[in-house]
Parts: sequence; C-alpha cells; structure tokens
Amino acid sequence: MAAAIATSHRRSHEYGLYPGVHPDFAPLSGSDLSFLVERNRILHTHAVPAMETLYQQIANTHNMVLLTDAQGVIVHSLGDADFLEKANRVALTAGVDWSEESKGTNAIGTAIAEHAPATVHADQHFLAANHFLTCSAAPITDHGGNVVGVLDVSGDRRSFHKHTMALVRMSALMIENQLFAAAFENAITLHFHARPEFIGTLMAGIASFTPGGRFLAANRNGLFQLGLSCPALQAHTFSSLFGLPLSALYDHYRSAAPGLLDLNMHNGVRVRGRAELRLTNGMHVLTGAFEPMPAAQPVAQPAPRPAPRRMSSLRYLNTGDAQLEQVIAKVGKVLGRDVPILVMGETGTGKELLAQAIHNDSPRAAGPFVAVNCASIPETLIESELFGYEEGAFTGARKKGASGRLLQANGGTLFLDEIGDMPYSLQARLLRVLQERMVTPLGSGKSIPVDMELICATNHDLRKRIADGLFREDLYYRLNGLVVKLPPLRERTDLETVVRKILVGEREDGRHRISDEVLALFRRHRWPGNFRQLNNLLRTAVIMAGDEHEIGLRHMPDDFLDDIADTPAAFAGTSAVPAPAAPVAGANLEELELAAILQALAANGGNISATARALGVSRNTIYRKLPHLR
Ligand SMILES: Nc1ncnc2c1ncn2[C@@H]1O[C@H](COP(=O)(O)OP(=O)(O)OP(=O)(O)O)[C@@H](O)[C@H]1O
Repeated sequence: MAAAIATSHRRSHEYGLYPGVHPDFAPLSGSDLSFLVERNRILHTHAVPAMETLYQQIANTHNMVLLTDAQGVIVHSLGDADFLEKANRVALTAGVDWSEESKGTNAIGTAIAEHAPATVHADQHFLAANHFLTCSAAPITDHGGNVVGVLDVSGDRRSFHKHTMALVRMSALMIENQLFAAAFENAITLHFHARPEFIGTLMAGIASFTPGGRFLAANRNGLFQLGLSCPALQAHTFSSLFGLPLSALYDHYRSAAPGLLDLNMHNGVRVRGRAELRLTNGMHVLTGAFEPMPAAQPVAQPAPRPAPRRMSSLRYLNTGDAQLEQVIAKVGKVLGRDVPILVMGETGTGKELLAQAIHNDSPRAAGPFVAVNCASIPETLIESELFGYEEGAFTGARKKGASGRLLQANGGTLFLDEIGDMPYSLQARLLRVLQERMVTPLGSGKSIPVDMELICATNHDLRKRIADGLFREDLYYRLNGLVVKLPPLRERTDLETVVRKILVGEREDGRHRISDEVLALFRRHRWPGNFRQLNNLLRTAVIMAGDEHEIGLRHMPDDFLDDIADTPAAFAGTSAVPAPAAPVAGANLEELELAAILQALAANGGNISATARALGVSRNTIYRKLPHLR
C-alpha cells in the first residue's frame, strides 16, 4: 500500500495541489445534486440497503459510510452525529467531489485511480486538512469490470479499526451482486462454488447465460473461479464451461425436488451449483424445487455424480391434483402416436402450458412449437396467417410471400388455441390439410407436404357449436383423437402447492409465503380467470408485502376482497372470521353475513379497518352492508 500511497502523492502534485491548500469543499447545487442522484439511481437503489447494514455494524464509532459515483462525487452518506460536525468541516456530504484531482490522496479518489480497494490513514492523506481522517474505500464494479461507484467508511483517525476494510469490501461485493442480479433478471443464473455451503453466500460465483446457453456475464467471484477474462468468456456456453448440456440442466430442474448440481468446470475443478431462470410471465422454469433446497453435502464427501435423468415437462406440471394427474397420464400414453389432442378448459386453466409440455415430452421436442390463437387473428387474416401466401397473392402481401404457421410447424407441433373460433369457411381447408398432410399457400398452385403433431384447445362446448351450425362436425371428429379437460382452479386440490410454486417464481429469494387466512379465502374463491388471475394476484401481493415474509389479507387488492365478500361461502370457516353465533333457524345468507360482520365489529372494538381486515373484505364492503356506519 505504501507504494500506492507514494504514487498517489506524486499524482496529487501533478494535479497542481499542495498539502497546505484549503481545498474546494463546496457541494453541488440542489438541482445538480438531484441530477447526480438520478444519474446513479440504480447504484443508489441497490447500495443504500447495504450501506445501512454496514452502518449498523460501525454505529457509534465516530465513522461515516459514503457512496460516491464513478468519479468520486458523494451520492449518499450516513454518519454518526458526533462525527458529522467534524466531517462537515471537510464536507463528507452529498455532492462533494473526492476524486484525487480535487482532494489529492484519499481513499475514495485513490481507489478509483488504482481500480482497487484503498485505506488512507491520517497523514497519508495528501492535504493537511484531511489528516484527522482514516478512510477505507472499495470500488464497486459492474459485470464488465467498469467502476460504477465507490463505497467508503471514513472516520476520526483515532477510530481506525483494522477490520473496517474487510467490512467495506464485503458490502461492496454485496452491492455488485445486487447490480448483477438486476442486470440479468431474465437470464439463466448459475450460483456455484467448490464448497456447497458457500452457495447463496457472498463467496459464490455467479454466471449468467441466455436461455439458449450462451455466456453473458459473471460476477467478481465467478470470474475468479472460472479463471478466464470477460472477453475470453464471451466465446463460451454453459456446457463448454460446466461440462453439462443445457438440456440436462433443464431436466434436472424438472424433477420434483432437485438438489444441487454437480458440475465439472472447463479447468477440471468440480463445483456444485444452483441455477435459476426467471421468465417474463413470472414463473421460474428452472427452479422446479417447490421445497427448500436440501441441506448442502459435507465438503469432504462430494455426492457421486448422478447419471443425467430425463424428467418430463408433463411431470413438472403435475402438482398433485387427481384430475390433472389423469389428464397427464392420458396424454402421456399418446405421445408421438400421431393422435390429435383436444384440450378443453376454461380460460387461464393452462391449456397452452399443457400443449407446450406435451410438445416438450414428445419425440418432436427438438422441432418447433407453433401456437396460433384463432380468436385473436382477424378473420380476414387468419387464412394467410395459417396457410401462408406466394409473392403478390393479394394487395399488401409481402414481397417474398410468407410461409404460414402450418408450414412453420413442420417437424414439430402446431397448437391451435380457441379452435372453436376458427371461421367456418376455413374449417374445410384445415380439415383437408389434416387429412392430406399438404399445405397450399394462397396464390400458389403448389402443395407442400407438412408433418406435424396437432394439439387444439377450446373453452367452448364444441358440440353446442356444431348444433348451432358454427363448427363442422367432420373437423370435430378429426381433431378429437384424445379429448382431455383441464380442471378449473376452484376444483383443484393442489392449490397450496401451486401457490407456493408461483411464489418461488416471483422473487429470486422465493421467501414469501401465504398466510393460512389468505389460503382459506383462496380455497373458497371462484377464480374466473384461473391461473392468469392467481398469477397476477400473487405478483401484486408480493410487491405489496415487500420485506414482510408472510402475505396476509392486508396485501390483497380490494377488488379481490370485494369478490370474496360477494361469495357467501367465503365467510364460512376462515380462521379470520369468528363463527357467527348459532344460526337462527331459517336465517338467510345475507342475515348470516350481517351477523358475522357485527360479531367481527364487536371483536374489533368497532374499528372498521380492523374488522375489514379480519373478515378479508374492503372497508367499502362493510360500509355497503352497514350504511349507517358511514
Ligand atoms: N400450473 C400452472 N402454474 C402456474 N401458472 C400457470 C399454470 N398453468 C398456467 N399458468 C399461467 O396462467 C396463464 C394462462 O395459462 P395458459 O395461457 O396456458 O392458459 P389457457 O387455458 O391457454 O388460457 P386461454 O384459454 O385464455 O388462452 C399463463 O401466464 C401461464 O403461465
């Protein structure tokens, strides 16, 4: 360090500074300061919690915690009141520039100049005005290795403690990992270390890959363990770095309770790992573990490397509901048998997800999965969308023509969603394609052979549509090789598992859980939007809950609680609701409901908000039922 301090002093001279100078301690003006914070918003957001934790460890030691931008200008500070007065003399406050150019040798400026952690003690500071300080600073870098800020602890020189630097470095690493996670939210993220107990700690390496397996980036410890520079890693993939095909990674996480992965790195080092992939629809596809991770294995006895298992996508969907289990068993029997499958079910019951799982488990999994929603394409376009067209087939046709969705599904699976909404005129054409296995694009005399599996879905009663003259009977019989019906959410017996699974997908740490009260309400809700509704509701609730681990009634949106309140059955049996006094013979539901509200009001001392919370309804609902309370 002494050499680095001497070099820094030389630089300070070159900047035209001299030790006795009284430097410019003026901070940025108000609007410039706001601009500085705004420009560093992401850094600020992720650094402040780590700064607060760091500060808790050093509180009452006459120290301050400082965050600067990449140039050394202070963005945020936390400090001991008794030290603040002294600190103000040298302006350890937001908006002041602590680069070497401005203040000569100091931990912040020197850490930036050296691109390395720096401790500058007492008279090691270049300016005499700063000799009463002792400072420890660590640069914060992004995944490309660029310094984006500095974390620093500065205090009275008599308060110097040799462990301060270790704390600062750990906190900087924590901030870097947060920035990394935010930058690669939708990537496959692998947390790895040779010692399994270090996975999930600051020591773990983290590497990100595209869903196709291409290397994107690694954090500081990841780069260290991989032993390659960032540019050298760009040519790599998941399998070239960790010796496991990507498909085996997906398979691993389709098992009911996947443990840590055993991986052989390109340099021969064996590591253990845990992978995650967050999809934009909010579900993790990789962290198939609904249960907490199994305890790490002792270091001395690494588990024998298991033979790669192929776990099915269908099995991944199977979360314990008996009706669903039957559906999965049935479709499992016809996989690859060229039997068209018709999936029935209300909106949002997961028909498309099931179709995708069937495709993934079929012998055509390597081919394309092409989904067409017949209800969402305008009737005038559906023909060209499905069958494609030749160049110049109609006004507005693209120059080179288009292949059409049927041909795009060649070699894979075509999923026709909302088949009941297929225009009647096109149904005969579709039937011909299915019978002859040939597609004739619009405006073309040529027929092209096509080879695909067909899965259709509908939430209409197709027999009724046939009776109404809206659906062709011959097409119906061609489509319904195997008909399966997905149960609506209100009939599923695995609601708790499903909720847990969605919550695991909502946040990387998967730490939210639902309260028994809310689960009881969920069990009584009608769920008209099925999984789509449940997913959205849980996503909002997780945001509402923030740092609270348990999702309770107070995190539920009002419209949901209103819906529940309008479902009389919802009042029976929830732990939140005291059972109404012995029902009066002949009382109707409304009377029972009123009795329950009055009882809850009494139990909550007439407090409307507490009563609403206890009953799982909004305050408006209470006022609606008992208008005299307004
Ligand atoms: N088992 C499940 N667990 C969690 N989320 C699910 C599950 N099944 C479906 N979803 C989610 O619910 C939403 C609707 O699913 P999907 O599109 O498969 O339903 P659908 O029955 O095809 O709906 P629609 O009839 O409206 O087209 C999607 O966001 C999907 O990811």
